[in-house]
Amino acid sequence: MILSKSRSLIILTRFVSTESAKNASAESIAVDPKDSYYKKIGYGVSKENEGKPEGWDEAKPFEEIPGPKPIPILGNAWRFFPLVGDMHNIQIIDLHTKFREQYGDIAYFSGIHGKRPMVFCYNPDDIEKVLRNEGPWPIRYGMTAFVHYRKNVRKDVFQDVGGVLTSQGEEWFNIRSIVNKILMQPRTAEMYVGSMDTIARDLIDNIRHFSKASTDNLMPEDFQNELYKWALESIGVISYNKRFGALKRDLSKDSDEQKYISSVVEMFELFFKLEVLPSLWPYISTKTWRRAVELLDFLTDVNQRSIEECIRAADPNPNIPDHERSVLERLLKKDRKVAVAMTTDIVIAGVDTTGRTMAAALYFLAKNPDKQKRFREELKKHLPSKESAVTKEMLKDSPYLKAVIKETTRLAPIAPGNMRTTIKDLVLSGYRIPKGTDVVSANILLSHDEKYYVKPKEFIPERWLRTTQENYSYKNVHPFVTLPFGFGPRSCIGKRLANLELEVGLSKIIRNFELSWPHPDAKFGAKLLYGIEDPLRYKVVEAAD
Ligand code: HEM
Repeated sequence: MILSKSRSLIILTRFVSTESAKNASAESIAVDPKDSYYKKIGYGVSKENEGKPEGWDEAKPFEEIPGPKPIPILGNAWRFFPLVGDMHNIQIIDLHTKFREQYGDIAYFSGIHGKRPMVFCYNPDDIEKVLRNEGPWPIRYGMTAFVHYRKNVRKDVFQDVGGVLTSQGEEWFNIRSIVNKILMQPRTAEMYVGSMDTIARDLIDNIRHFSKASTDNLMPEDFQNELYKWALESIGVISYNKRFGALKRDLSKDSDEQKYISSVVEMFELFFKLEVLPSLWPYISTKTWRRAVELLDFLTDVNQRSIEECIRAADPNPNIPDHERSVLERLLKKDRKVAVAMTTDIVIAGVDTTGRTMAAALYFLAKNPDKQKRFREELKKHLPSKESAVTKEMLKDSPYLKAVIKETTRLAPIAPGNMRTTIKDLVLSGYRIPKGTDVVSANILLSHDEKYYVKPKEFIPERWLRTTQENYSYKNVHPFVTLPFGFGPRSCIGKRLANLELEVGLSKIIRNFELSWPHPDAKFGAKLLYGIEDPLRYKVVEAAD
């Protein structure tokens, strides 16, 4: 069924595609995943009942999974059209809420031209089953526009090597094995504590400046941008051993640093349009696609320059231990192509994500003065003065700090859910799911559901403390409900670094300042990444010494 649909798609693609070069080679991406991809992972080749999972025979057929019915020609794309569509301008979370209410624990969504059909999953047992059966090379299909850019548009730079974000199968595994050894070691994160502390001090200076400059001690309208600058500065040091200087107060709008941040943020928004919403980019060069290429070109060029600078500045002394070198230098020793693709991935993935999570953590603390006070009390034990430096020993002994971050990522995970392509047949919620199916989980919905958490909408870091015994304890919750960094061998490779940045940054801010939120509740939402959508006008005053 899927294969025959794909053939008609190939014909349609060839017929429609008239653009060339940067644009029309999008054709390959529209065709390849549907056809050779399914063959490669063996879709449709398994023999009847061979290795079938338990309950397969009794399970209902895949075709019976409920979901919105596509209409001829327009499929389900019309639902996103203005005036007629019931999902026009819909946010991802509202879409999932609607589906869950309408169809239950599982729903099937198909009929968007150029996009593969998906099964949406709202049951933690099903999520667990998918993730535990993902194999050693988990497939997280997507970011096809990014893949296409790397493989076709800028082949000159990436030379057919993607980073872990966009590659699959053995290629992904080979890169990830190299990068894991560098990014996932606790020692790697620890060696950056000092530089993260220095960068957080610059952020503190800026917050103090903004607070003094405002009669109400309010942060400026674009304070989110300040947090992005902090995130870029942090990830720049880790990746390239380089201070971008993004936190300089006189940073111009036209500076490479500011343009870099704006490009990353805009790029995620465009990817939502290209990847999630119906889009013609695989067939013709759309305005959104052209803009994405422009942004990606800029990001690629800045990264290229940073890489060259880092190589020139690297100390050739062979006696310098590995753990004192930047991630790029260490990667370069293993494989130059991987180094180029991966540092680009890291810097792109490291700005919006950590910046938004920091914004949410500060918001929840501002809204919950009792939690903020408890947190500050823990901090004062380790940081006797506002200037005291954060140390790795302190971080190991700060359970409330860790709990604040966990609770923040439960309530405001930047990724509302996760995705895997199944590599074997499974039974989910009583339906047969053939291997090769894209299954999307919506963990954010489950994380906000009182079926799983007591007072789910409230910010209660105590849930994550080992000492919390009663109903609130995380120990009572299904472990696949909340997965802010994903799961398994394909989980977030920046998890340790992101946590380190947040731990150091939050410690410094809350040790120095008292935050409050003198406004109505902030609005949260997601295009591709979830977070606060209102201006971050925290009120910030000096904390007592
Ligand atoms: C609070 C901040 C962050 C959150 C919540 C987050 C979350 C995630 C999630 C949910 C995934 C998908 C995992 C899966 O499929 O199981 C992911 C993947 C990834 N993240 Fe993060 N991330 C964060 C920060 C970062 C940072 C700072 C970096 C850069 C070092 C980074 C780099 C990546 C990369 C490269 C992948 C793809 C991994 C792969 O496919 O092998 N992330 N992240």
